[in-house]
Amino acid sequence: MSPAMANAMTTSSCKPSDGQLESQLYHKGVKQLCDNGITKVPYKYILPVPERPSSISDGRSSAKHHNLKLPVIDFSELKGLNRSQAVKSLADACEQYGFFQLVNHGIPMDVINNMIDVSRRFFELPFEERSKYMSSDMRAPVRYGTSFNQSKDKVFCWRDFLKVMSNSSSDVHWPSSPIDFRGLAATYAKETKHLFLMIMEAILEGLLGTTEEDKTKENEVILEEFEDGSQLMVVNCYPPCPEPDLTLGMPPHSDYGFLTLLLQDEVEGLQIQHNQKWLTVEPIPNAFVINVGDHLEIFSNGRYKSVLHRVLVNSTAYRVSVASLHSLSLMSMVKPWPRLIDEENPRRYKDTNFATFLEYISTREPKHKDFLESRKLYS
Ligand SMILES: O=C(O)CCC(=O)C(=O)O
Ligand SMILES: [Fe+2]
Repeated sequence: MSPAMANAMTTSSCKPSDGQLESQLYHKGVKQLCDNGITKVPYKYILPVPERPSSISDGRSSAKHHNLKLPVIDFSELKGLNRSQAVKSLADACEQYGFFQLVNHGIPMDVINNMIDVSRRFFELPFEERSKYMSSDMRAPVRYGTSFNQSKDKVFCWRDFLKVMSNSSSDVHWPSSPIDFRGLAATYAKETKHLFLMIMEAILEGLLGTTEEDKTKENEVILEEFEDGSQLMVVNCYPPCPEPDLTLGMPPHSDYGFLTLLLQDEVEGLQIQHNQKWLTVEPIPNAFVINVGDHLEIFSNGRYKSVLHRVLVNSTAYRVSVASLHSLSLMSMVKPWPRLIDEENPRRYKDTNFATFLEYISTREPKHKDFLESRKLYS
């Protein structure tokens, strides 16, 4: 399709006429739209006014330019004499924000830079190469796609993605190009998994304690389960958008796992909802943004809450991020941990597993924290 045609059919003010042709174009993703030279946001991506980035009409005041200094956890302190203080800071960050930045995490800088670099190069591949991995099967071990849930989204969002699922029981299916993707991403995945295990160990220490021997054993049993757990790597690409106030890179959502380790490049865009306000997370070079997911909310019986976040786009810069979502193995049940349930804190959530989650999101348009809400025993 010529750039002129792409533009002609995509004015932001009127509804398109040729639905089928357009739909084919949108399903190829926003990178492809941009390569076609689009200068206006197509109708398909235009959010209703209350859901737009600068809207205040949903009662939550928006603070597009209001940056948030998230708690910063220094990972090296978890290894030293100050461990108990660092564990406490981590527990406070999880309880008060559900999000924190992690510095001095020990993953070599070249592993991180290579992952961002090869991710950018993946999205620069010709569409035919990227589209080899397109699939509507949510269980596909490697999946290329666009928007949030492209088979269900009424309004599309300005994001293309590559998702790679690894489960200890199966081989990981990395894309075969760029030629160095497999090696660089496998190293990155191994390093982030190791980091996740160490953070989770400290989080369990904060939640369940360590002083009595049986509690320590309990933590070890849980950690062993995490070693065989699932890891989903999501590589996100947000091309520059001609009218960034009309759409979002990702709509408000929470992540399904225990923790997400997010690597963002230097371009800001991630916002979290804190005290009813949308606040932009300032990128810190070489840091991870880490957030509590739905499974940790369930496991902690609601002490730690998964947090709504969304992504803004902008008109000038490409943004790439790599999210690594960690949980138990796909068949395991996640449930409120028995020792965190008592008379004062009765069980708040139903048991859940990955299959329930997939079933839920494949039957409706996923929004906000709807899945988690569906697991609550009472509100
Ligand atoms: O790109 C980002 O900053 C956030 C990505 C995200 O929320 C996700 O992949 O779940
Ligand atoms: Fe997310």
